[in-house]
Amino acid sequence: MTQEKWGQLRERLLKTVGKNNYTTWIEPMKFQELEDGVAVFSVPTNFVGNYVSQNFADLILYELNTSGEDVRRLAFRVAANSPARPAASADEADQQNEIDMLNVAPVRSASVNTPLDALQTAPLDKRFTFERFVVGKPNELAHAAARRVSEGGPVTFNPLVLYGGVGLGKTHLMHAIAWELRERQPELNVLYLSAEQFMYRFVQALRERRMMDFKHLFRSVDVLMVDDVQFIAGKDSTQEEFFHTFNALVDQNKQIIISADRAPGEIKDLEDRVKSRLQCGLVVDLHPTDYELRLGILQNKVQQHSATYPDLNIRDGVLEFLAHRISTNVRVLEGALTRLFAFASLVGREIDMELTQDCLADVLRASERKITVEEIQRKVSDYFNIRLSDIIGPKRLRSYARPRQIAMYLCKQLTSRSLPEIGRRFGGRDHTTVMHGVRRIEELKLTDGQIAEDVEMLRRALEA
Ligand SMILES: Nc1ncnc2c1ncn2[C@@H]1O[C@H](COP(=O)(O)OP(=O)(O)OP(=O)(O)O)[C@@H](O)[C@H]1O
Repeated sequence: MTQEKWGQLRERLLKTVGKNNYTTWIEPMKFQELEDGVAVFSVPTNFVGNYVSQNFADLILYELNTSGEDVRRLAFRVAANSPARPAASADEADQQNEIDMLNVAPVRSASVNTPLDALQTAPLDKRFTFERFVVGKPNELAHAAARRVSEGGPVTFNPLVLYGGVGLGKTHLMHAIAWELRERQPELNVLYLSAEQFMYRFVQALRERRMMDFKHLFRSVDVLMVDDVQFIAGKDSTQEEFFHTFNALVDQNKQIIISADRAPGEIKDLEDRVKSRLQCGLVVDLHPTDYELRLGILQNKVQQHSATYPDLNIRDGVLEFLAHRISTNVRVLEGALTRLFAFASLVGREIDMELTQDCLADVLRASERKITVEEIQRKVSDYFNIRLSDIIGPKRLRSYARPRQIAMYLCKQLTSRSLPEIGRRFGGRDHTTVMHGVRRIEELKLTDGQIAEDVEMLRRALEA
């Protein structure tokens, strides 16, 4: 296997395990060699090797094998230059490496036949608790629903579906529910996994003719949580199995919690019967963050950082500035703050406006970009292959009117322009026409999958 191929596989792993797990566990692994079916990786510490082996080895083996490599086992070597293991000389380092590898291979390796129930240990992030989740208007309903489910009382809504854009706290809330349930009712069998892991387990069970084990495992849980369910869209047999698992658990009155990056009705290639099952329970939306929530999150994170950097002072106005300037995605906000603290501690300065602007110049520039009405009109006309003048002009043909309404809708969503202003830029139309257009698209998004997808694609293209 080449380094390049490992690079591609890592990209795939990033999607499966999520950014946090990826940065902590997968990124530090360096591929070294593949020999006799054993893929050898160097890792900075024993701990990383053990953790990866216990939690991600199956997944890595699966990715390697499905990409055409014949790998039966993974082995981990502690890197010679790792600070945790200083070596006096190169020889000694080599020797140490070899010993490490030979000693630990049987423990840290995972065969392709890992028992299916190994899944019970799918890792939960220690930081993703309710205590650390900041509640504001955009997420209060999702938070309240998550809290209710985490009390473990009688199942009142099944499933609970949490949906929303990237980095808005879906995974955080799911982990928080799992932690809380473990605390309150340790006897409950709570299973959290991503939809991709579900698929992988299913494929593995099929391949090894262990479907009975698979069904037994998934039907014996008390609470099932599946993250990023949109992943199974278009994967027919996985959807089918998911559907049966889902029904079996609902019949037994077991709680199911699902997350998705959009409303179930808007997930393309998700079977209608799965969509309708998901819509049977409580579907709640995590809205993009607003200024107050971003500020709250920043204040909360500052408290956490202060434990690591007790001497760092942060000047008034800096957090407000960041909450104004940085995008709705909490992950970006967190990353900015982490960088700020690390930088300030390195240079031994307090965190003031100047340092913030220096240190976060790239992040601030990226979030500076404002989407304009003209840009939206241009993108929409390109997308529907019509002329810009047809979007703005008076023609009422459906083939122009619908794209025009979509463009108006996007202007309302993505710019701060008022309805009369938008109307003016669409050939001097009245604000009631714009309002009608926006409402029409809102309705159609719920009933017409194609329109929902067109709008979503355009939104992504514009925000990219
Ligand atoms: N309300 C909040 N309070 C505190 N931290 C938050 C909040 N919302 C999100 N975060 C943090 O933002 C980061 C991203 O959140 P999370 O991984 O839950 O997002 P997600 O919605 O699952 O996104 P993705 O679809 O990309 O997986 C996490 O570190 C999480 O702790």
